[in-house]
Amino acid sequence: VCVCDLMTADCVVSSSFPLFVPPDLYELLSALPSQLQPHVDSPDDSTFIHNMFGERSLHLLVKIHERLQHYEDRSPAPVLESAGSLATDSLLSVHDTVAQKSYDPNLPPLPDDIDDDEESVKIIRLVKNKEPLGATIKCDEHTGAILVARIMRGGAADRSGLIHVGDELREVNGIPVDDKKPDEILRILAQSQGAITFKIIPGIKEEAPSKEPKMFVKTLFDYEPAEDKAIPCKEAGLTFKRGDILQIMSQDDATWWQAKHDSHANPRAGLIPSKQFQERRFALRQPAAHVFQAQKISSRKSSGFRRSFRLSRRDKKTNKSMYECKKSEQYDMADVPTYEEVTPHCRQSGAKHRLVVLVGPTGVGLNELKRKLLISDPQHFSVTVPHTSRPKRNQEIDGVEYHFISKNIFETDIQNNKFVEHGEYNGNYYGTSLDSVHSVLSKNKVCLLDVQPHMIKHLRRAEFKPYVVFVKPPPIERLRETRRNAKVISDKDDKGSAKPFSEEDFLEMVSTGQQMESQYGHLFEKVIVNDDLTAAFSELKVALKKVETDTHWIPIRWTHS
Ligand SMILES: Nc1ncnc2c1ncn2[C@@H]1O[C@H](COP(=O)(O)OP(=O)(O)OP(=O)(O)O)[C@@H](O)[C@H]1O
Repeated sequence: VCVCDLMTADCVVSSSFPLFVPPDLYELLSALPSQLQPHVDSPDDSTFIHNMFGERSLHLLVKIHERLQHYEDRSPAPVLESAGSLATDSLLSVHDTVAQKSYDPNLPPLPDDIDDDEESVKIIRLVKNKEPLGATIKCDEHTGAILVARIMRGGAADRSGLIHVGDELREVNGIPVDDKKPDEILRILAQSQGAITFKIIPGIKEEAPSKEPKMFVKTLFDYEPAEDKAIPCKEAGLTFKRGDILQIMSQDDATWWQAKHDSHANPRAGLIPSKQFQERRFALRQPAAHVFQAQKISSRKSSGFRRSFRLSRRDKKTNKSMYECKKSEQYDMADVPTYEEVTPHCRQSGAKHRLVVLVGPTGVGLNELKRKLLISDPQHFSVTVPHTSRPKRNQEIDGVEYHFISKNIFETDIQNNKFVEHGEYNGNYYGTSLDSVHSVLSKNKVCLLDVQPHMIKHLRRAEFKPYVVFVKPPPIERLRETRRNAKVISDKDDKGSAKPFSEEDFLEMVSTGQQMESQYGHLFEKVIVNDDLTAAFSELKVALKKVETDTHWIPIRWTHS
């Protein structure tokens, strides 16, 4: 059983004593601040007393004193005199006296027979406030001991440095807990007011001092701990939304990592499922649903993702997909969206631009937005010139409308993976080559590319650092309103004739948009709803400007090349 300790703490004092310390002495030390409290008027004095009895050197002194009692006959030391008077004289004056003495050189050598494994207890005193302690406890299934199960990084317990994973909890406010269940202990804690004293047996291994880990991840799914049956402690869980950036604070536990939101001031970490664990249960829970979704979207390719090739948007006669469906398009375990390690990236001036990838359902307005960008700054934005194996027409110029190549060469290029995307239409090949993308980027222009969403993963590499924008349709009633005068290309050849949008076009646009977002949303860096065209365009322009000037999180693997 692993439960949460919802104890709150703001002031932490502690001391560490061997077990043979007379209980009256350390109880006296613990109790003194509260016993003196009624006689103290000013808050400053109260703080002073708390600090005084929490003073580490005083506690060390008592410990030394008790240890020295083992061999006091052999080598009495000045510290012994002072510490001996500690129980009888005024604690304050003794502490002052002792603190000013330099007794180090007079300490006798430690005896050889001292037992390093000697069990010791720690007395920890906490004063409740609203902040959770940030620790969980569990009952050891073999020994029945109550152990500290987890310390949340950055929480009150972690910051105090006094409680560690594996420490055994013996008493709470003097009540022994070794015969109690974790939830009974929780009840005792809940009923306690003000200062709470724990007696703890430190675990065998002291945790190495944790240096602030610097791993950041982008979350690729939504997570709500309250709905997670597997989490050992819901209250310690961290809620996040797909696309949030988290700092991973601990991966000590293979199943439950500790993380905090990069943008939040709260230093305390929360529990999140580890990458491995999330991948495993995602695969166990949803294989059927996922495959179904992948198929559903790929079957919709027939309704057209052809913009870059300037082909027919829809081939109702054959209802045939124009595009190759590679093995990689199908459901692939490596694609299970969990976390992606990221790092901040800012484009250096003069460096190549990031590739701008636009995705969205047919008719949503990708061409329109691209056209507006090109017109707004033709020196800055550019598009690729597609390849085709169809014969050149009279008015066409090779390298302007298309690069015209033979069927054989096209097929060889396909074999050699030279295309970002390619398809066949009316017996001719059409495609966008990787070289055509490089060609735009090497002119130091921003390359605008629209692709089918399943192609994004092939473009996610260091050389392109793609910035993926999803253009999303607005709700159907807004589509009806805004597209009243719009025309959609509806012919079956590439001459292009236009007709008004039908209700079916709108329905398809909305549902394809939803499917794309649910299946590929983790790959989108920006979502723009194309409701009012002018607003959508300026939102896109601002976002693209920021890509050039601001720092963005990018996958760390893009920086390793
Ligand atoms: N926000 C908008 N408001 C009104 N009309 C729009 C808006 N966005 C696009 N349109 C119009 O909708 C029609 C289809 O747009 P566009 O051709 O850009 O879509 P597309 O996503 O590129 O489609 P395709 O898949 O056919 O290439 C065009 O007439 C365009 O002017």
